[in-house]
Amino acid sequence: MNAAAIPAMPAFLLRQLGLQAGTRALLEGIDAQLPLGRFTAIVGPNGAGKSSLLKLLAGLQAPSQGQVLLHGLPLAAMPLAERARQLGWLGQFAAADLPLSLHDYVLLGLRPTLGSFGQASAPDLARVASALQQFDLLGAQQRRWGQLSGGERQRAGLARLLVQDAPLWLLDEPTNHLDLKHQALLFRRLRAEVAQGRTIVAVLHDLPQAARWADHVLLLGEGRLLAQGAPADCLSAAELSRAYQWPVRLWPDAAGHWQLAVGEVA
Ligand SMILES: Nc1ncnc2c1ncn2[C@@H]1O[C@H](COP(=O)(O)OP(=O)(O)OP(=O)(O)O)[C@@H](O)[C@H]1O
Repeated sequence: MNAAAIPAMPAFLLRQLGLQAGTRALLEGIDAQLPLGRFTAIVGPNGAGKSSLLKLLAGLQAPSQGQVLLHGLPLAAMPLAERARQLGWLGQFAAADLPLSLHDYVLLGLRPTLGSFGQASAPDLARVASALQQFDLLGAQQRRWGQLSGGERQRAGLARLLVQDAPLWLLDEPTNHLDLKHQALLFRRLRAEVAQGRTIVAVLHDLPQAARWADHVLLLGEGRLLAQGAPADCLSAAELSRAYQWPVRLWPDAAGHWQLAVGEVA
């Protein structure tokens, strides 16, 4: 499926979304649309609420106010098994060990379709092998989780998403621990997935990467949505500097490559 052929209807619709921790508002009054079959980047400074928002989209946390609609229906009312089929989640990895090889960790991506006692078929195993290959992990597949580097764990999480094959992916800082080559391979893979109809939402810190690869951006600052839309429309110097409380400018150069200038403040 060609991404350009997909109508830009929302996958997620957020209505007056808020999240409270005690008396503190972590998110407040978020009204947003995240288009179906597109790549949305959530950007903003530390503590802006990006990961909190992603957790609300995944249903890992319930909002204190407002509503998350997925395909027009309240996420809160969706049965857990259906949520697991619809949503692929890549969070931040804890340092803890797991009693699993990398291969078996990726194989667990089949669980939403197999159930707890299902057997992986030959095509399932071929899918695992293909996902391992796509993330350059074939050589490490028999290593135990605790023996993997940060980048290998991150790529294992992405390979598991490919195996799970949920139509929507929610990724919290997916470039974490990845070297330059693996970041480039990741974004090429994400674009290929979107071209086939996958909806991707990713928290990103790198603004030029967000502007280059995402179709749609949500800019957060202090728990509020400051701007949303196409990167060229909503990542203006004024909005960015407001969000980061620091002079920031992002622009495409003559070759169309996004450049970032971070100013000094006296
Ligand atoms: N369970 C919680 N209880 C209280 N405060 C929380 C909780 N979870 C997050 N916070 C606070 O909410 C704010 C937003 O956190 P969040 O992790 O969503 O920010 P972020 O934009 O993803 O930040 P970063 O770029 O640093 O990862 C932070 O100030 C954080 O300390």
